[in-house]
Amino acid sequence: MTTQSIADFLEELASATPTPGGGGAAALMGAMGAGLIAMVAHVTVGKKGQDMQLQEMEQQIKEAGVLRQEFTAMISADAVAFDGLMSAFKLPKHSLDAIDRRALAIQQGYQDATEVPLSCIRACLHGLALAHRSAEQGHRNVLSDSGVAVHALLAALRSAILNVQINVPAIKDQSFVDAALNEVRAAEEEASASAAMTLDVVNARLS
Ligand SMILES: Nc1nc(=O)c2c([nH]1)NC[C@@H]1CN(c3ccc(C(=O)N[C@@H](CCC(=O)O)C(=O)O)cc3)C=[N+]21
Repeated sequence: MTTQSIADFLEELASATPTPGGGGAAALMGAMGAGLIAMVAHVTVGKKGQDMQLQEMEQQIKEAGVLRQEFTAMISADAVAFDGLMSAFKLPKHSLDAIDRRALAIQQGYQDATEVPLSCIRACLHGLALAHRSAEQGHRNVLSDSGVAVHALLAALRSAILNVQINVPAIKDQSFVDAALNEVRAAEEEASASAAMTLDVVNARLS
């Protein structure tokens, strides 16, 4: 999955098979955001002089690298989780015992298919904080790329939120649902404020 070419991934995304789906697409958007932040830092380090803070740029490269790896792993993890849910639905219903086992597997499947987008949301919040540092301290030539990273990470976060929202109505563990929805609400608030602030920085430095 994660060693595929972009063209092959998009072909599979477009096909009628359930994975990769919107969950994997969200993770890929996040990976692009993280990749762009690292690119901005690499370019900035490559420019001589000014008051560029080498340590900060090296730190951004490191954090963005870890994030990109996490997002990339989520592309596969989301496919595994959603395929697991699809398989649970196909379990037999030939006895009361089998029906119980199937119901349990479906519940586990929905929880797994919710945990991956929740991880994606957390990684996006970290990515958005990093994008703010990137927009403030990155080289002006690549300022737009810090902005593109913001858009990619916000799209990834909101996409992951949609995946949580479509899955939770099927989950019977109310404390799990409440925790997930509370986290989603807080994340949307933090992300929209953070993105707006960073896009203001981008616009201010552009003009
Ligand atoms: N973590 C997570 N990742 C997702 O990608 C994700 C998700 N949660 N939650 C729900 C949505 C919706 N989604 C579907 C994609 C294709 C079919 C699909 O192709 N279904 C076929 C056949 C499925 C089969 O049986 O193989 C059908 O219904 O006819 C269904 C549903 C992915 N989502």
